Amino acid sequence: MNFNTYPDAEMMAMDVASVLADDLAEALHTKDRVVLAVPGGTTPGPIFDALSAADLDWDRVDVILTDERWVPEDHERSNSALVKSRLLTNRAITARYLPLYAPADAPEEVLAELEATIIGALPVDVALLGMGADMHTASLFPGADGVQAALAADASVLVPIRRDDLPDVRITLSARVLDAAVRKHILIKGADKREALQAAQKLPKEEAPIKAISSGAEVHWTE
Ligand SMILES: O=C1O[C@H](COP(=O)(O)O)[C@@H](O)[C@H](O)[C@H]1O
Repeated sequence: MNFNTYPDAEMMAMDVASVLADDLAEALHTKDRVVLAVPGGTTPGPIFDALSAADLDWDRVDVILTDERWVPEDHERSNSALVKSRLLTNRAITARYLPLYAPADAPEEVLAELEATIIGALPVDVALLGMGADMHTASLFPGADGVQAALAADASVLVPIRRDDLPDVRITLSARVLDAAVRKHILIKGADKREALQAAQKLPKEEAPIKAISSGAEVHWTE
């Protein structure tokens, strides 16, 4: 991991958006279509605002989420809602969005069709990943049903995740898909997350799922 420290969240958002735009531009030089994977949660919104203004061939960019909550796309906890309102706007409005959600009671009912679309676009060229203080990334939560399968070397591309204390069922890209991204960026705020990311390196990935994808990543941190 390479650690980048920023004086504040605003500087981090501007710099990370610029780095992501550079990564995408480089990938667009050598490929017809490129894949950008982005997280939900509370941290990436300002980066999406800045990145959406980048001068890129957005119509050749496929945007996917690292993970999604199994709620309709107009739900306040939907990661799609965040991406659609903050990233797929401005110049980025012409990017193609490949959702991890389709209307169904449970992900298993539509998993095959969702997975087929994502497999057709892979590999991920540029991945922006969040992390919780519990060392989860995407929806790879320690102790959750499905996380062992999602961390396996031969994992499916998409894995449903459940844990009793989570308000929603989740669906996540598996660790092997995220880890295979050509460029990986981990975005964290606060001393607790910085310490958690460092502690994770000495723990098994089942206890600290971020460890499964952090090798070779650029870490972007501010207080
Ligand atoms: O649940 C989630 O949380 C993580 C971290 O989010 P944050 O609010 O601490 O920034 C995020 O990476 C993931 O995509 C999201 O579904």
